[in-house]
Amino acid sequence: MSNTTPELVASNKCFGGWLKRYKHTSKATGTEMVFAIYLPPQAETQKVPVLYWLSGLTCTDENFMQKAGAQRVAAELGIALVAPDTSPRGTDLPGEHESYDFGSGAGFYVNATREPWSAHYNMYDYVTEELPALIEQHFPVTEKRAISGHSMGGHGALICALKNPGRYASVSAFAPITNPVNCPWGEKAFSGYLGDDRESWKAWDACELVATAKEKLPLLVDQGEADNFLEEQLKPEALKAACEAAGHPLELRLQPGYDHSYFFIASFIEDHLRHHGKALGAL
Ligand SMILES: N[C@@H](CCC(=O)N[C@@H](CS)C(=O)NCC(=O)O)C(=O)O
Repeated sequence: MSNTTPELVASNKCFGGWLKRYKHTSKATGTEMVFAIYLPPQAETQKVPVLYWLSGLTCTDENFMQKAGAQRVAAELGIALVAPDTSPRGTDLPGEHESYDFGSGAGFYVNATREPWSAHYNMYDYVTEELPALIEQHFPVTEKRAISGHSMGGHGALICALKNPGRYASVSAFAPITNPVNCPWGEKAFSGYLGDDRESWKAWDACELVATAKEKLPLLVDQGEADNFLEEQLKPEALKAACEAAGHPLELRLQPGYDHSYFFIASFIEDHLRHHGKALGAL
């Protein structure tokens, strides 16, 4: 299947710009994929840089656009926002729809190597290569990119940036799964998508990747201290230790009282947008 021209599914005017949903046929996943793009008002007359947002478990392209409240500041700064889905859809692989943390809604932004997942679960290629190429071909955007995300998507944002020096001007994350090779969500996903060889998992783990990162892109991470998943799944202290050992710049902000929800994201998204805006030269 080849990458097709995106087809408009929905359109809403928002803060002077446009929030649009498109579907297209993806080469990476071999399925139809839906993504959302917010084009700020500046995109009417000039090309704008893009912040990619990777969502967490159970999400589609819609959660971030509906709940984070990012459009007002994106419109002020002149940044486009792009939110892909979190997995291929429309397939029916064994067990694909049985749990919230594996299969549909839980692609983990890796390229699966284990069958039957390897035919479709190539979300890493999709979000780092295919989707940006499609966006840059069909929309009024520059090749300046930033990346952020939440939880599983925070892990995704960190690994996409760490594995691709020069591709992103900046990276940030909310409550990321920092060390998937050492937590139940990551162990389940990686054994399913990548198989039993735990060595091969390390190529998809932010704590492992900072040790060898060629570019020391500063990591901005917000983490709620009242997040139910903090100790078992997210482990910000593991990222802190890995960054300290590697001399990798990390701004880890522990936010008292905040949980794992989009109320937490909405509370700090402005700081992240301004952080990315500065790096993208959008201010
Ligand atoms: N459903 C799971 C948790 C799933 C979850 O918290 N998902 C986060 C990302 S990891 C999310 O963004 N959910 C969708 C939403 O809040 O809109 C549970 O109840 O334990």
